Amino acid sequence: MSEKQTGSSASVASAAASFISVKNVWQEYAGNVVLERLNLEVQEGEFCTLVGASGCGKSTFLRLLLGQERPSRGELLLKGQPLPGEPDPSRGVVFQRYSVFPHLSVQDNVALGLELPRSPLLGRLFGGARREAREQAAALLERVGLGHALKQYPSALSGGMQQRLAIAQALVMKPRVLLLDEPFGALDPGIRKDMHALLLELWQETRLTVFMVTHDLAEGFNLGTRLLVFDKVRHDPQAPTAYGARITYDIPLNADRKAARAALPEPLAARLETAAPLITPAY
Ligand SMILES: Nc1ncnc2c1ncn2[C@@H]1O[C@H](COP(=O)(O)OP(=O)(O)OP(=O)(O)O)[C@@H](O)[C@H]1O
Repeated sequence: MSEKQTGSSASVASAAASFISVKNVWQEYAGNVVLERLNLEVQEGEFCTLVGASGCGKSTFLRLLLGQERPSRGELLLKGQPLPGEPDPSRGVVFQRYSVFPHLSVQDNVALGLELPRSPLLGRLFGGARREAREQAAALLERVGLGHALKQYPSALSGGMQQRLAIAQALVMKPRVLLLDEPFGALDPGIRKDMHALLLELWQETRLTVFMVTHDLAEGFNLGTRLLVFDKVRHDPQAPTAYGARITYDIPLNADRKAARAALPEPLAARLETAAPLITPAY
């Protein structure tokens, strides 16, 4: 077999083994090249932290993974298939500034995620189905340390509690990929530490693949199994928008944690339904 053939069959094999493949992805808005030549293979269960200068396109990359936007060039594959063109239950998302439904209780905010897809017109289930959705929501909220706040309304929650609610909302659909955009950026350091513990626990007991944008390099190193650095390598002072950011460093991290997690077979669904809180909330 020629060298070329070997290389090509190796790349086919690696694409087949990857959970998410990013292939020569570019994103540009009216001549403003934001991302260029992104190539990435991610295995299921990896925890990728994304860092880079402000405005270099990290959130744009998350939107591409979410399916909110299509790349200008290149493709994103989920298990070898083109990523669904719109957000769907395979991907959950948590933003820094979280928008909950203020008129719904904590429990209903999470139950809604189960009710909407099954009753898109009314957004409500009835009878046993509704009870079941609310029970599942309560179990998950218990799990993220909000079991005591089911009946509260979002305006009564602290920032950390709101992010717990955001995480529960993202997880209720049992997504396979969790996208986090600066989720703890607005929280005090002590609360951030609690949230790190919660996130690592949830990740360790699930098969979730995580992509998390952070401005805090220490957070990126601490949480991830892989740190992706976005940066522009080409600059033209005459044409500042001509070139976009690439992934300039791809650093493996926390190999022991990754191995420990891989050894845990139990999936998220089974654990969440036990409703056993693993951490004590700091409120
Ligand atoms: N829909 C859009 N239309 C036009 N330009 C956009 C759009 N979305 C993003 N951009 C531009 O893309 C660039 C990258 O934005 P993005 O928010 O992805 O960066 P970021 O790295 O996440 O920044 P930060 O760290 O400050 O949140 C910015 O210059 C932004 O103005």
